[in-house]
Amino acid sequence: RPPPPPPASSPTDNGTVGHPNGTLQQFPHIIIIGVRKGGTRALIEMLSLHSSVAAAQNEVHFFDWETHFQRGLPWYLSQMPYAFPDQRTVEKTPAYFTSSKVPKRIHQVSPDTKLLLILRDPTERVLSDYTQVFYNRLQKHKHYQPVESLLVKDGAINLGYKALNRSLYYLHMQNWLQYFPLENLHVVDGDELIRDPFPEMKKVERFLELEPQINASNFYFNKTKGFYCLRDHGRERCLHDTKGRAHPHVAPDILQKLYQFFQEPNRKFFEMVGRTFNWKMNI
Ligand SMILES: Nc1ncnc2c1ncn2[C@@H]1O[C@H](COP(=O)(O)OS(=O)(=O)O)[C@@H](OP(=O)(O)O)[C@H]1O
Repeated sequence: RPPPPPPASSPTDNGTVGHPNGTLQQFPHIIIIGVRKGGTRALIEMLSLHSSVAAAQNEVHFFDWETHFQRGLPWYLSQMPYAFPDQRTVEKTPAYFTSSKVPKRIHQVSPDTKLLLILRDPTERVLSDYTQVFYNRLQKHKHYQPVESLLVKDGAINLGYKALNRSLYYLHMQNWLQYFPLENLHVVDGDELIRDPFPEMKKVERFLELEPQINASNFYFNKTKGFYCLRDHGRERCLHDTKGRAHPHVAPDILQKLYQFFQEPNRKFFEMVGRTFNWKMNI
């Protein structure tokens, strides 16, 4: 279905913003809450293959940034795509997962929101996080530290390194489970989404109770990129070059330390969600 035209909007009784062609800007039924570098862009793009999904283009940062939150719900809705009434709106802001004030805020507005969380091997995620900051600093001609000096301090894992904290999934998950039951939240295996996206997307479709529509033929492996790309009504596209960058080399003894460091937090997370993931424990 072609995207609705940019509208001259008018607020309706229930707070949603309507357009004469019958489309609405509505509170998202689905929020991709994270995790940063988990594969959130790939997930929202793949979900957009479904004709019943209308996705916000940009990261909205409404519930985590005070300046945005102070603007209130009408502002949030104004950031949403125009969707037909039978479509579900989705937005993704990867920083929501690790921001402790967000679960309560989303719950207060809409406790039925379906949450999608995409996670990757925590060590891999830290290296991806480092790579992102590395490139951002490089672009701004700023100094960057070698990854190993951030990961380890005085011979031990450096707990002060923020990227490590973001990979302590159980810590953040605790906050969400205070407000949302596990049934409202589906964890997407980000490593599997990279390896073979179709089965992971079928699980997402089922969780969201969407009519089965996403097909194996919607995905093809691009050897040059080294990742799956999307095929949508014959149009082929890969994610941006900033997605799928090479990670820095890390000395094996430091990698081993990292794997060990994450063992206990991972176990706690598995227990919390009642399932396991194939995350590395050893070199
Ligand atoms: N199909 C496909 N194509 C390209 N990249 C893919 C794909 N599926 C998942 N990924 C992985 O997504 C990682 C980026 O995650 P996010 O989009 O969540 O990053 S961000 O937090 O929004 O910056 C990105 O991390 P890096 O590999 O570190 O760049 C990718 O590994």
